[in-house]
Amino acid sequence: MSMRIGFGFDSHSFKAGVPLVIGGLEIDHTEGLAGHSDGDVLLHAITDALLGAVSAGDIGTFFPPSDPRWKGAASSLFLRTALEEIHSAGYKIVNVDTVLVMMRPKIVPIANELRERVAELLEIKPGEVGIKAKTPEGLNQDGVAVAYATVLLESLASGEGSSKMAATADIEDVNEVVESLVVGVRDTSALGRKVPAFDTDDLT
Ligand SMILES: C[C@@](CO)(OP(=O)(O)O)[C@H](O)COP(=O)(O)OP(=O)(O)OC[C@H]1O[C@@H](n2ccc(N)nc2=O)[C@H](O)[C@@H]1O
Repeated sequence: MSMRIGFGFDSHSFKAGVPLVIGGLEIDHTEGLAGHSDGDVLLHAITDALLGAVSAGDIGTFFPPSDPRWKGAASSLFLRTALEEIHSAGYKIVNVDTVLVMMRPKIVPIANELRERVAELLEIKPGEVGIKAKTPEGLNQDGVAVAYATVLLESLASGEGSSKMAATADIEDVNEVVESLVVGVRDTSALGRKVPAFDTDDLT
């Protein structure tokens, strides 16, 4: 059995007038997180951890912040894509662990709800998701939310991946594959996965 680990990080500034979305949950709070998408710092970190675990690039190479298609997008879409990448590479999740660093809101009262929602999005059990939080003491970053995530993957049992992929394939998946082939292959990761186009204009 082959195993892989992945690590992800993200940060977003708090901003008045937008909903706070963390781990796919809308949380009652005075401010939300600024971002091109819904600003879901936790799902972004987990997405990067998954992509990193199979050497498939990062969230920005798949969904550039400069691309208007992702304006206001639900981050569950990014997570779904990363999940498909790991399945295509022949892996499944063993467990995910995370740390949120933010002054407010307090995470402990909603940690179980977050765990259940993240597990649902990742198609794993709540007991396979860790949600922890830290106050950013001495970091002078009160207006910022930070998330770190690690994932452990193990290889799928023989046949598990293909049936999973067949079950979830739809016309949009097919269109994406065709589009990526037409646009051309720019890079090939260590696992042979195709990494999407990287435009240096996307650097911010
Ligand atoms: C989720 C999205 C949806 O558009 O936007 P936000 O909601 O966070 O704004 C993006 O995918 C969020 O992409 P994210 O990867 O966090 O953005 P950035 O940190 O700006 O990085 C954009 C791209 O530049 C690359 N990059 C960044 C910094 C750097 N010094 N060198 C780099 O090569 C990153 O690897 C990434 O591929």
